[in-house]
Amino acid sequence: MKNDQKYARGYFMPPETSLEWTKKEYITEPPIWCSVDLRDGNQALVVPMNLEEKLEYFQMLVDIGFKEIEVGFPAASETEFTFLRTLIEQNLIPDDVTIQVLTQSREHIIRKTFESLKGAKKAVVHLYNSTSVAQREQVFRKSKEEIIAIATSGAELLKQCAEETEGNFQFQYSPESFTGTEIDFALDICNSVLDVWQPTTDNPVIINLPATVSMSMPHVYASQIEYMSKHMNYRDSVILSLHPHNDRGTGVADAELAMLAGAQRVEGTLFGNGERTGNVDIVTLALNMYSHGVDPQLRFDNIPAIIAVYERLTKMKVGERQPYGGELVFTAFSGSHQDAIAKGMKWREEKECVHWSVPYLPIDPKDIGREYEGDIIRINSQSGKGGIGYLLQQKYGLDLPPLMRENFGYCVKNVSDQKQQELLVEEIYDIFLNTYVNLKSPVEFVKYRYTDDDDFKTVVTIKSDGDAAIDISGAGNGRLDAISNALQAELDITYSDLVYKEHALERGSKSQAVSYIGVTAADGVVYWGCGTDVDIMTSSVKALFSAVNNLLRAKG
Ligand SMILES: CC(=O)SCCNC(=O)CCNC(=O)[C@H](O)C(C)(C)COP(=O)(O)OP(=O)(O)OC[C@H]1O[C@@H](n2cnc3c(N)ncnc32)[C@H](O)[C@@H]1OP(=O)(O)O
Ligand SMILES: CC(C)C(=O)C(=O)O
Ligand SMILES: [Mg+2]
Repeated sequence: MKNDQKYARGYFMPPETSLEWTKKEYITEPPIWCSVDLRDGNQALVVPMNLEEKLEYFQMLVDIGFKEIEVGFPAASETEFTFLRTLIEQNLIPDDVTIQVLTQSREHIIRKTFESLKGAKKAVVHLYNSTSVAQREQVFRKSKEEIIAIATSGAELLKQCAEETEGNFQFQYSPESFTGTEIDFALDICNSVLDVWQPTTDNPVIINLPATVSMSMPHVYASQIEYMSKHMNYRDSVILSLHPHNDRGTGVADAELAMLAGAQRVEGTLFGNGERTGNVDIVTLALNMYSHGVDPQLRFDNIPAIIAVYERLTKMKVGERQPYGGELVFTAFSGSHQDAIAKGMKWREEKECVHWSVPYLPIDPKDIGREYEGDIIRINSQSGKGGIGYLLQQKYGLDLPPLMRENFGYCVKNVSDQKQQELLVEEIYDIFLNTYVNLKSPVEFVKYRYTDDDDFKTVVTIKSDGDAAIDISGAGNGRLDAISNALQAELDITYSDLVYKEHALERGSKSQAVSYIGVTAADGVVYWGCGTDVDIMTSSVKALFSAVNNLLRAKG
């Protein structure tokens, strides 16, 4: 794809950048968060939210902990206007939450905006006009001076309307399309607006520098923010805000670097809904901080519930790979990852770790309302013994000997491979039961008794497929050995190296004992069986019969 004629970089690197901020390692405190879901997110929906939907979404944002919420563009539509009136008239805005409204720098739109704000205790009024080269030339066809005049005339009118309207208003200005604007022109226009508003430290102005369309790598945007922060007039009385979009897939990186470079506030949306590729995703930003031990001061402790409301109201989908929220982002299918996670979880339990360091899981899924079971380890043909064993242990309390885990791992993997589908833990359990547990064919254990306890002489009643029950007897150096010897003699088989393990069931019926037995056939292959019974010895005998049955089946 030859493109050097068609495309060129459209952003403006500032004349100076210290890159000092690159030495900061992480973000040590959260910015002022402003949700723009109900405005930028809403304006990007196929069908914008209706009044009831906006009210419910607003409540969710409040519950998450947003203290600044851009509730809409009141001059845009009747719904937007009525929504704002409803919030105000029904007193639905908590005292510690400030609503924000967006307006173009056009007289009738500004007046309508203030009309919608009547009775609001406080609000941010957000004025914008576009400043990039492309917008000035193609859309507005105006000189730089004329573009500044659009901004300052709007700023004047905001001041006047605020004086005429009862309420406590804070002003915000955005040079829309900032990233395609010559940096010194962006500075000029912001300073001109600030000259009109005359901010003070008690009454600061928000200057919001949007990556309306993201055009550069993140360090360039951050350098632009650093430059603006250093050279802006009234800096102590300005809250420097970011509004990244995600056109290059770097919205989060843009915001993080720009915060390091001096920004104090971030506008974004849940799961990054917004125009085109979306606004920056606040969930990711906040939980990235959380994963560094910093409290983001937003509550995402029940992400599944938030997703359910989000998807219902926006009719958008949270993708499976969406950071933190996606259905599969804590899931390992692959064997080595599962093995490491299972071992990490065990380590954590054994060492009673406070610090989270489980491999492959950047945060504890439980912290955001995700379950371990069914979420983290899921089984398909890429899976291995570690994960499969972990699931059996977690859900059914079965702690298989390591070699049996391996045997079962291949067994499960083959089933998944043949079916070409994922296996649920219940299906895995069924495979386990059918493959190993209390097998009765070709030879069934009926009962046993000792004829001589000292010599471990035993009589066992067995029943072969289609035959009547018979008694067989044997002796050995232990009870199980005696039974095993009787069986080998009767069935004319030999095996050695009995691997044996038993435990009480950790889940479900705790009165059950579980035994696992592996027998090594003459050709070196190990055959496994499992027995369950209220009596521990009987569970061992059943395990032995199961292992022997597997050997007999394999030998035809
Ligand atoms: C990057 C962003 O997300 S910005 C926010 C964008 N959001 C929205 O636009 C959603 C809500 N918007 C609307 O409902 C409508 O656009 C309205 C009600 C605001 C305005 O509607 P209309 O006046 O009918 O149409 P429209 O938006 O096309 O107006 C374009 C005119 O406004 C001018 N204009 C656009 N933005 C601005 C601005 N911020 N300040 C001043 N003038 C502007 C254009 O240059 C154009 O001028 P022209 O009439 O001289 O050609
Ligand atoms: C209105 C402005 C801030 C905006 O949404 C953008 O530039 O993306
Ligand atoms: Mg935007």
